[in-house]
Amino acid sequence: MTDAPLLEVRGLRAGYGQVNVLHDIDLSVGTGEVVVVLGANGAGKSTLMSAMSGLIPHSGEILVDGSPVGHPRPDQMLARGISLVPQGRGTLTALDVTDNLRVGGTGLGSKKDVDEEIDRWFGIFPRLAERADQIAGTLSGGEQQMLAIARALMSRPRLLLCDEISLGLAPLIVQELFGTLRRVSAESGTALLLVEQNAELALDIASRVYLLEVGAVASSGTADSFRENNNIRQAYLGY
Ligand SMILES: Nc1ncnc2c1ncn2[C@@H]1O[C@H](COP(=O)(O)OP(=O)(O)OP(=O)(O)O)[C@@H](O)[C@H]1O
Repeated sequence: MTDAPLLEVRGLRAGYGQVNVLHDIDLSVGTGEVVVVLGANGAGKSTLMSAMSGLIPHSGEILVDGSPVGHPRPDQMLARGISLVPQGRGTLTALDVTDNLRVGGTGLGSKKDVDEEIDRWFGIFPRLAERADQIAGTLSGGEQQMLAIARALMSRPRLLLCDEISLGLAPLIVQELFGTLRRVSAESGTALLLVEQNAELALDIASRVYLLEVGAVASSGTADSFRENNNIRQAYLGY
């Protein structure tokens, strides 16, 4: 047993070419914890998710269960139980719903295990079950986001990184998605790290918050302390 956070980054820096976007980020997510990263457009939230999941190079340290993991590839982070729902719905648009889920479950082992896991997600997202044979690219935006989430969860991750899953979706669909994520997290102990513009919903489901400004952590604390902070409330919740 270790008391170390499931995922921790220390002094994380990352960017594109010569341009550094993230400046010495320190952040952690504990086992089963729900944490949100808030920040304005361009603050570096997606860059942070990409760096933590091995999609872009970084300097500084990434630790899983207290052990530095060097510069892992995304599949190596997945093997450690960390799965990403990328911004813009990470579905394989030419494959049908079932095959998308099958790809997500590649590491599970036997076909029986994969089929059982697909059935589990069809139970959680009945709308996907009704569209099991539909090509993913023809699903509605909300359905594609459900599929992207279910696909990322097919690997039974310990931590799900979600990059702005509410983007471009109707409020009712967003509420449904957040409700499902909250339930899945509570029932299976999956930790969540959510990057969100929708601060209201994110603060409802998260216990801790990091606020990113111009590529650096401007503040962090409990969701309650963020709600009680007048400046943050006005800037991010609009009241
Ligand atoms: N592939 C890229 N190449 C070069 N610069 C990039 C690339 N992706 C992002 N950037 C730049 O990095 C900075 C941070 O962008 P990022 O997408 O991480 O912000 P964000 O907080 O996720 O914003 P948003 O909420 O608008 O999605 C921005 O200035 C952006 O222009």
